[in-house]
Amino acid sequence: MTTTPTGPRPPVRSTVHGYPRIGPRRELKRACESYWKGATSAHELDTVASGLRTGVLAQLRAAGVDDLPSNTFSLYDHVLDTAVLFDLVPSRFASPAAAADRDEELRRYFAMARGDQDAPPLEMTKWFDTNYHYLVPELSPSTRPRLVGDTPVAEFREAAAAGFHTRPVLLGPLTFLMLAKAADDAPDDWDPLTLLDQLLDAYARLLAELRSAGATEVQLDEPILATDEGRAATGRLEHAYQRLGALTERPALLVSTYFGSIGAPALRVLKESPVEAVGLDLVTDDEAVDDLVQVSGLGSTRLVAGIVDGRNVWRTDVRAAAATLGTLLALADDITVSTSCSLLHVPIDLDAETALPPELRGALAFAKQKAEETALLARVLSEGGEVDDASATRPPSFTDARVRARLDALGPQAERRTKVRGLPTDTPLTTTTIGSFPQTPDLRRARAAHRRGELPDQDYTKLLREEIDRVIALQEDIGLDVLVHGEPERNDMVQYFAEQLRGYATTEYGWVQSYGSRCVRPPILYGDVSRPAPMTVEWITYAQGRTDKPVKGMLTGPVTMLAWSFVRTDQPLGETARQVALALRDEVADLERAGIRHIQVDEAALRELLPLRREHHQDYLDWAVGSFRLATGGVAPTTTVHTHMCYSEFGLIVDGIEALDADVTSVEAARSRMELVADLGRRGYRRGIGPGVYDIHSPRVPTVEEIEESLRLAVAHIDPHKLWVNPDCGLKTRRYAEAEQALRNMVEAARRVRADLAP
Ligand SMILES: CN1c2c(nc(N)[nH]c2=O)NC[C@@H]1CNc1ccc(C(=O)N[C@@H](CCC(=O)N[C@@H](CCC(=O)N[C@@H](CCC(=O)O)C(=O)O)C(=O)O)C(=O)O)cc1
Ligand SMILES: N[C@@H](CCS)C(=O)O
Ligand SMILES: [Zn+2]
Repeated sequence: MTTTPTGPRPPVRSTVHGYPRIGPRRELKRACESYWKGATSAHELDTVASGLRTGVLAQLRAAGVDDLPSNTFSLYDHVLDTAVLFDLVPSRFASPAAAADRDEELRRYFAMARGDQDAPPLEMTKWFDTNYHYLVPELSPSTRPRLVGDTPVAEFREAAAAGFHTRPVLLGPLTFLMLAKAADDAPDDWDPLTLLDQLLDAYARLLAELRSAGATEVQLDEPILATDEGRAATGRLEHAYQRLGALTERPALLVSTYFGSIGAPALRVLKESPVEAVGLDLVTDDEAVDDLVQVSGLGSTRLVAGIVDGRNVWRTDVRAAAATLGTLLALADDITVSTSCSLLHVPIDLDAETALPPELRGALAFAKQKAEETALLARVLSEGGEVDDASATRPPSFTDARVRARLDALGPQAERRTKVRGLPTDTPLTTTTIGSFPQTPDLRRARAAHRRGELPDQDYTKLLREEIDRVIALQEDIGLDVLVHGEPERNDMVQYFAEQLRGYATTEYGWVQSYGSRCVRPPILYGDVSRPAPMTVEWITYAQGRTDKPVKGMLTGPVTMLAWSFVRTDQPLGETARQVALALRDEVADLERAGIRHIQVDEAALRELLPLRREHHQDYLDWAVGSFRLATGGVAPTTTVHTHMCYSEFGLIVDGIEALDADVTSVEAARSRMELVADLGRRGYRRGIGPGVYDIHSPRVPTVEEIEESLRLAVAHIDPHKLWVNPDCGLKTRRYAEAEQALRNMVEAARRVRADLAP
């Protein structure tokens, strides 16, 4: 039992930084996809969106949250929304009739997100170290930021009309500019931050408009301050918030930071600036409290204390959290209890999960429950009193002595391949794909029916085999060199494995937005992990039996299994990764025994999980690389190990990638126009590399000529015998018509470039 302090101070209030946008049954996904197909109107889409926004506010109020955020919704992505709000639209999307009507406005908005036949979309990349993706604004010296939209004001008014006084949430100007990139036509050394003053003018106008609409407080999100680059930008930070703080016509300002501590220098700048409140993440690392002590507390600047984990699904230990908050009462005159970041990254409601084991369920909290936790903590802090021991419920302890003993018995040689082939291949520009082929509505429907027990096992298996037949025949017809089975049996590349591993639980409705309308259901890794039976061998060997060409076995690597799951916090991530790696090592051995000669272990999230600060990189890379090598280190020299990563900014981890000992690495490169290939060439990269030659996230089919151009760029930097030709990720989100034509164009482009190579 703990007694928390009370005193003559403002009552402690509660809030959250943001909430999931997709709706409890992924209503946003269905509404967008139906609009894109032309099946519903702009009005219908806007009506669904409006209902979702009001629903969130009602849910937060019902949870007891005091201060409600607005403008946390987006039809696709909030960074894109910010760019559109300030007229930062690249000229290829502008149209003479821009914004003539809502359809035209939406056409342009979604073209920026998804591309259309005339224009490739904005580059998409990871939002900090999360599995959410944002669209990268393109800016140049001729860009003129100006306020042209009114969404934050309109959503504030919409909420007010529904009876909710809200705090509009905006992406902060520093984070926006630091996440943007220089457009292709900008000079090489041009920095988007050059636009800071012009952008601040536009923010000033927006703040004035929000003030006159009745907003009393606005939240400006500056998560960039948790990165090395952001922490180093104290001069710009000071400039920005001195300027915004000095405005006379403005609401109170809350500068919110998350995804890690921001360091004492940045905190001091914020404390000394004229902003009214600062939000700090007290969960991700333990340094925020030290920072507060170093700056001698926040004094009269209100502390928005992010004590409820916004990124994991474990229940808050309310007793411990109340004790931490109790110590913070000495460091700020006024405190609001909050989440460590927006709740965008967790599923909406645990109440929907009736099939989880009760002892696990009791240890979990999703967005709604986390909102309730902030309200509870605020009450405890304000009113004092005792916190029930039950609130400290921990996940069930699930250890497996056999797994631990096997790991202890493995020597260091288990992690080192005796011979890395590194290639070169016999054929220059070997063509392949990343693994998945389109997940057709028929497949998804059949899987849903099978899950409900309405489709017998043998019928489901027959259907999957027919799909594999089709995928193999198609690849042979297209003329690809190294084939895949197409992953038709997988609902998701992480969930599929989690469903078969001990120590993992999966949810029924625990959807989280990944990008746009695409969602994932991160499984929950709560105990020691082991593999009761082979997971993929049946499908891969079936596929290999249908062709004389090599078929790649396809697995998801340990880092990615962790990155895209909610993971236990009672042991270091590296230890958990080794358990997953051991299970995968067994699967790799089974695939080899079954005669599979190419094995791909996807580490799509290796870069994503890289800590935001350099001082933590090496520790991370040590365990991340070690776990990959543990998974793959047992293969014979004749087996080709592939890996795949869905990003292109890998300058910071290129040594780590080499250390994986994979023979071939495929990476995303299309949206960043092969920038990384030149970089690898300069670095003398030794292994096989498959820079994605077209962007699978867009429905747009690339022409032979543009792929050819990319390949010619690539062969100028990389030995063609080490160059693999592939799309930049799996094809699961595409329709067959798009995928087939794109692959035919890719193979033709490779043929043309090969033909021109010196003999
Ligand atoms: C490669 N990427 C991935 C990331 N994270 C992952 N966990 N997985 C990834 O693959 N992060 C980085 C990128 C992000 N990319 C993507 C790409 C594609 C998706 C995606 O397509 N998501 C699907 C949902 C996938 C899924 O789990 N499908 C299940 C359930 C299907 C379903 O909705 N069933 C319906 C009923 C079906 C019917 O009757 O029609 C239902 O349950 O209601 C399955 O196939 O079984 C999406 O639709 O958003 C995500 C991230
Ligand atoms: N093998 C997976 C990797 C996606 S990152 C796929 O092709 O979908
Ligand atoms: Zn990928």
